[in-house]
Amino acid sequence: MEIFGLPDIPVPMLILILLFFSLYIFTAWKHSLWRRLGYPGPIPFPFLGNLKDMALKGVNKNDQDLVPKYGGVVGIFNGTIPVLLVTDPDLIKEIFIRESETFTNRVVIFPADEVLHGQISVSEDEHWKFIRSIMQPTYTSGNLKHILPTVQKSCDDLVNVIAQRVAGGAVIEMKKICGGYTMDVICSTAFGLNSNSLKEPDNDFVAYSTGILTSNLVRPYFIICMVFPFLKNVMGSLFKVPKFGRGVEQFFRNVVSQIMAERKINNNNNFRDFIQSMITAENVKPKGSTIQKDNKEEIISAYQNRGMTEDEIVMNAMIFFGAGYDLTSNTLMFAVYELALHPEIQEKLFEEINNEIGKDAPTYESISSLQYLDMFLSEVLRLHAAFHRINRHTKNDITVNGMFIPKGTDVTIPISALHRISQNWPDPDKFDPQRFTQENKAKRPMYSYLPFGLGPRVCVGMRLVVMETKMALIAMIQHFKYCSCSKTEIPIPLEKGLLARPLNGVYIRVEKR
Ligand code: HEM
Repeated sequence: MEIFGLPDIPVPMLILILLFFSLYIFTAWKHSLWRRLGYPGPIPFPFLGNLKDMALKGVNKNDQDLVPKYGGVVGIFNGTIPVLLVTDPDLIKEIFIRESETFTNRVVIFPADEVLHGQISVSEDEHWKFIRSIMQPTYTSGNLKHILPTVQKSCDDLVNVIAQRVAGGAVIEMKKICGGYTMDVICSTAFGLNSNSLKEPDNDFVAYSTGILTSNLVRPYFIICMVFPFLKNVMGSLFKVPKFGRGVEQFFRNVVSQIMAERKINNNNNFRDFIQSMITAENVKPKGSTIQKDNKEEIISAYQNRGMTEDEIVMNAMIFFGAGYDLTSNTLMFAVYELALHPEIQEKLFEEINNEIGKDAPTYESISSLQYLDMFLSEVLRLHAAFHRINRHTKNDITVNGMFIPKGTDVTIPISALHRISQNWPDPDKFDPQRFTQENKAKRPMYSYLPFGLGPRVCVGMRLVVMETKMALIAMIQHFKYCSCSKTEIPIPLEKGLLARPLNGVYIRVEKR
């Protein structure tokens, strides 16, 4: 075909060129949204939006550059999905708390099938409320007191394993040690299982749990879903991309059904853990999983009558395994890293522990009396928050504090940037537990520190994490000293994805006290 006297262009080629230009114009129009609304932000790259910077710099570095440059609300694009990075405390409160009925759900960029929709972090609206109501009571203070001796048993194992490695002043890669501990804790406290991961750090529990939490957004499949969200469902049907790493789902299906079968055979109702709550809420007579009702209360009560399905139980058990192992061990690793880099802080912690509890195991009450330990862990979670970002999907057009937020916007709190805003955190990259004295905390606005998120979707495991990390640190500081060595990387390089994970592990020299 000849156009305007140009050489012949084959028809298929012409169609491709037209398609490309149509898509270009479509994405360029999408990318003009924040400019049209007057929200500041970097210029988006054709098609990819601002994904390129995120991929090159990493999510945390990208956000830490954008927030000081553009302020409390920054308009960017993940592909063509409009994203508002919000660090303004008043807006955070309005969106994540007061207007949580509009901002109930997370943004799910990939095609999630019905099974994955049963997982609390992906589930939506009344379905999420139902699942949350069952998982929420897992870590009440009564339950935490009940599991404390079990956690202490893992602390004793932790000390023994380190002691074996330390003879002769060892340099230890901390992920295996910290991961072994957190895996043992989550298995014993949530599932009544002995995973023995401290002693066998390469066992199946550890290997498969590593593949549960997705961190890297910049993968071709995700990028197509973000650039052309309308293709999400088509992509889901065309490519059966596994929800998790190879074999991961099947492994946990087997584990969960085995534990549940054993508990049912033994008819033992004395357990008060996560898996027992699931058994109690289980749908024993399948009544179909789709709930169709108009009224919100009716929908919730229909879910309650239906109970938890097998898929829901497995998916939510996997969140416990994944977060319990991975996120918590990263936090403990970063804590040991900061101990090694700050000998004076380490000695202050030792003195506090020695004065309050000596060489004994802590009680629930004595853990709370260790104020400097609390300040130390808070500072670890500020500088090394497990998630660099948390988000909510905007269900419908809404105006919040005079700001128009269109339906479909991904409202994101860039946690790593929020935790480094210099007005609230002077000299933000410095590790300084003094930021968390009562006096200093009172000087900062609420919602300037959110390691566990906020509002109705705040982290379910928060209280367990704080207790088990403090207990591990108490045991580790009571018995050993931690120092940096030639293999300790300063500053520590991180993976570029959504989770704060050290890129090359954490190597620390450990000595007996
Ligand atoms: C250092 C460890 C951990 C950190 C820093 C952490 C942090 C977070 C954050 C920031 C969120 C998102 C909250 C929001 O969107 O507002 C979250 C959600 C969640 N966390 Fe954690 N978490 C940790 C460990 C755990 C553990 C051990 C468990 C379970 C035993 C757990 C269970 C959950 C669940 C179920 C959700 C989803 C809640 C919902 O959607 O309703 N987390 N966590």
